[in-house]
Amino acid sequence: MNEAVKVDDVTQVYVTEQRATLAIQQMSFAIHRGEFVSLIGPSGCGKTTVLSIIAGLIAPTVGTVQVAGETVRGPSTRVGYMLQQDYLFPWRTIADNAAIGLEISGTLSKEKKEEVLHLLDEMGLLRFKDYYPAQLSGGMRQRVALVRTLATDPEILLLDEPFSALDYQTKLQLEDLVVETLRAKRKTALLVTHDISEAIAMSDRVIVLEPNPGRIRKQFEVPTAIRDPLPFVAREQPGFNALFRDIWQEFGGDTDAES
Ligand SMILES: Nc1ncnc2c1ncn2[C@@H]1O[C@H](COP(=O)(O)OP(=O)(O)OP(=O)(O)O)[C@@H](O)[C@H]1O
Repeated sequence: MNEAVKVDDVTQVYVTEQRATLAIQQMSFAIHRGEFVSLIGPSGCGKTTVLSIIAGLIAPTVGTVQVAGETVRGPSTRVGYMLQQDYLFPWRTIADNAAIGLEISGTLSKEKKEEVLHLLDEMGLLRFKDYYPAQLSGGMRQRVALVRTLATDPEILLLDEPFSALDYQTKLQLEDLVVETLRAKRKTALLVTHDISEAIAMSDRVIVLEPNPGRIRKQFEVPTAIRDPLPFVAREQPGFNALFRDIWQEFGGDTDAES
């Protein structure tokens, strides 16, 4: 079984007292094990909804989602979620924040605590383990959030605009760190972003969604020559700008614009 995620004919309708909103319409796609896929599309096209359904936070109105061959029926430790905001608890130390997923799932053993410290070390954060979140920069806090997500050893990571609140330099550094770490650990990832350049630089495949309701407009395989290096260098590869323009065009962008 080579598919880590299978989204099968999913439709999502949100019903409130005022209106019913068709957020996603008949969406199907699969993500292979170890693949890094990005979802991009205009605001409100259902990107977060797709992630919430895969995470088991909401049940789709129609259709099914499978993670590692099993139908998703609710949240599970198979799926890790990383968001734009780090949501670290201000009263817990960095080490305790990083271990909270393990604590909640009742699996925080001595060995797991050691693994969390090892992960913090890999992210260059070990010497800050006894600090509190307010003492760290935004980029460092997002690295803690990444450790927290990886600590439960999920099979797939859902990344919902995890770099969009960071300054540009920190964002570029974190993109490299995330890709390097996920490749080394052979994780599967689905990234939601508004940034075409980020999507190409980090991914094996980019899925472009249509606005209102969300449907798949087009998928782009990122050529090996672009995706082999880490994201920062990927942006310098021949073919990067051409792919950027192709995707930009799908958004109805002006292809004479500078990329
Ligand atoms: N809980 C909800 N109740 C009602 N409508 C919702 C709810 N969540 C999302 N929607 C609607 O569903 C549609 C898709 O929303 P969603 O947040 O998935 O889009 P998005 O592509 O992630 O947007 P953005 O890029 O702005 O984050 C939007 O029209 C939104 O208003």
